[in-house]
Amino acid sequence: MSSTSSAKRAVCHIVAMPYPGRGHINPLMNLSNELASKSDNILITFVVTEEWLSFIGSERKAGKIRFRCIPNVVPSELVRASDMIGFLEAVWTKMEAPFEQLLDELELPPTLIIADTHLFWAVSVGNRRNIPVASFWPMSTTMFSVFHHFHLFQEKGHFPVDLLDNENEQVEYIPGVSSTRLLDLPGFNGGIYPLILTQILGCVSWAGKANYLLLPSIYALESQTIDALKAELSLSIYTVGPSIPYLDLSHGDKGDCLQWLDRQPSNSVLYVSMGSFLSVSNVQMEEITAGLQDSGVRFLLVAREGSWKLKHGYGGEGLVVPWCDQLRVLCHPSIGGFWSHCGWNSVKEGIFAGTPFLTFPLFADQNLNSKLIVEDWKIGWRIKKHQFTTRGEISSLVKKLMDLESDDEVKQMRARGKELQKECLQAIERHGSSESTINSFIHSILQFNDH
Ligand SMILES: O=c1ccn([C@@H]2O[C@H](COP(=O)(O)OP(=O)(O)O[C@H]3O[C@H](CO)[C@@H](O)[C@H](O)[C@H]3O)[C@@H](O)[C@H]2O)c(=O)[nH]1
Repeated sequence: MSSTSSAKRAVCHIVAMPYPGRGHINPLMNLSNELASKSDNILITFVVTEEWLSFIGSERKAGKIRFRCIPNVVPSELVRASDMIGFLEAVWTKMEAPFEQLLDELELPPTLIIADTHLFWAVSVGNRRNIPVASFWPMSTTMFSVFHHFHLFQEKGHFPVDLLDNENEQVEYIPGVSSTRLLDLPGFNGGIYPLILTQILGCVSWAGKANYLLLPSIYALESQTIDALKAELSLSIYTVGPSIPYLDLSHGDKGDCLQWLDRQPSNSVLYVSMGSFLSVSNVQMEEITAGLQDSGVRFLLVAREGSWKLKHGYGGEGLVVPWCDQLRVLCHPSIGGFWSHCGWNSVKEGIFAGTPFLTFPLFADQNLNSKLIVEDWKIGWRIKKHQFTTRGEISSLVKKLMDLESDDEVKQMRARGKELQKECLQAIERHGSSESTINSFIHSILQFNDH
């Protein structure tokens, strides 16, 4: 979209409101950067809590994005994982009022709200104020579709269900979604999801009252699911992904991680990450680090303090760091595999980098993402098959994945990873599926703005 062709239009002022979490803020910021860089007529006010502003305030962003913050009305990010239910309750009940107050105080009235689907109240704020709302769903479209069709589980006698008796039961009736084990669906496999399921289903249903649904996916990855949803929902759906920071790949200093990777042979390092805020138990972490060491494979492990015994900068075959620039790391030629907890952003980043996966899902949508990786796209293996994974299982799978001379199964998996990478790159090229979709979304909101 040319910026000059739209130069005489009124400014479209987007207020972007992410859910307060890394896996949600990152993709909405990445999308905001793309929107702002594509049209001179777009100004974006990106709203976060004071605490999140202190984390991301200095990160690179397009010139036409500015931060505004609301007070810290939700528990701190530093303790979020210890009480997810309390955190979610605060997100659902305490953020709306300060958000409305912020809208009242803006010098330029908003012409569009883009809000994370989990902030269901933002749709009603927009509807009350006559401001169009784009609901931003930060996970896979498959996950959205599962929630959207949740009533089918009840109708088919699959919910509620005792998973012990139905371990291998498959679900084949979600439109556009391939056959899926009940075990891989959130809400079915324990954890906190059953407790918050009703509320999440409510959020998904509120999205239907927005003007737009934005999916940070890539059409080629979930085409049947996306087509099926488009056929059912009346709101405008835009597949705008991957919404990862590929525009930033050449920016910033090379930190310790990248310099260490420069010294490793090509395709030799396994990158291991469990996401941005959850940790595994100490016992499991000990088993993971022992398995990695036993494998003899080079690894780069992201682990926060306390839950692991290796020291920062461990040396030998491994490097342990508390945080890294993940997409740049994944795209480094020394990386040959990705052990991932399967957060949706990590999944897309791994695909963008063309790395094969070892999947280690922890909660929420992650089992379903692992299923997409292993069964649908066939670009990885499940490393976590039961509640606890032993060092022996870890070491042998890691060795097998990282052996470049290994059997045809691994070679084929690597080749499929490269094919998906190509599809992902094509989507973001000029006239690619995502690039064109973002352009039509911009066209639509600018037109709306002019009327
Ligand atoms: O050392 C690190 C580790 C992570 N990241 C980034 O942090 C983000 C993490 O996002 P994601 O991979 O999606 O993981 P979570 O933070 O765990 O994401 C939450 O949000 C996602 C989107 O809703 C869900 O899919 C996940 O299940 C949920 O845990 C990604 O952009 C990573 O690049 C880094 O930059 N450096």
